[in-house]
Amino acid sequence: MGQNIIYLDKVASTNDYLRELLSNFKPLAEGTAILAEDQFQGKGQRGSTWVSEPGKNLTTSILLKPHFLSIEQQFALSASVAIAVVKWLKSKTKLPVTVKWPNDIYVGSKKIAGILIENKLKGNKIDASIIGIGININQVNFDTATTITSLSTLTDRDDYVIKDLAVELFASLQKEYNTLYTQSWRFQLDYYNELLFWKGEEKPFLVAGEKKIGIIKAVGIDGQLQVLIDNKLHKFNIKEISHLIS
Ligand SMILES: O=C(O)CCCC[C@@H]1SC[C@@H]2NC(=O)N[C@@H]21
Repeated sequence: MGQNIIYLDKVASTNDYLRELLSNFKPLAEGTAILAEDQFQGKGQRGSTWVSEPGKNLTTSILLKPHFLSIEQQFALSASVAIAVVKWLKSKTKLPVTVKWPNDIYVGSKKIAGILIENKLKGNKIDASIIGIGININQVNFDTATTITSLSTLTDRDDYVIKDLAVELFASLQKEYNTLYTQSWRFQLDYYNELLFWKGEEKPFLVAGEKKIGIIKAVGIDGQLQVLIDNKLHKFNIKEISHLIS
């Protein structure tokens, strides 16, 4: 992964750029990565934006062709990407790194990285997958400093070389992708569950617009979040529940 890296000085969104290459039938090898210096219209999950100071952070999109996965197994890919980012971050900081379901990466109580995966399907299989990853690296000033952090802020360094970090990250992604391909993906699901943010703690959630107190138990093989509310186990899809971090 990352053997073929397309470096861009400035782009609206690396995910969109890669998707356009694909839709123009450009022959691209699996593992091709787009790495942008300045991504000025980054996309986040659920229609949100991903804001990144030019030249400071890692903003990348990687092309995968996980034909061995069906639509029902989309979450397996998402979990293995989250694991790869977590493992790489753990090599940089001793602080606890967790995953806020489905794939926000947190260090302590602050978000450091986000993942946006866009899949192209063929029948019930995944034909192509654009793995968009944004990781805050050298940026230290944020509009919402109470909820966002960066590697620089955590480690008191501001001289990280983004291209070098990207190469390390791609190696981590390759490793987890190989594991996904060769082993039962329950193996990675177990590890993903060990990393779950707020797991086992009584916390507030927003469920259908209503505040509820619940305890996260696990994420199932179907990617649904299992939360104990009023002594009953509920299963949620991404649009049905959100963590209420105030
Ligand atoms: O946390 C999120 O909401 C997901 C953020 C994903 C951001 C990355 S940065 C590189 C890639 N290109 C985009 O437009 N978005 C993803």
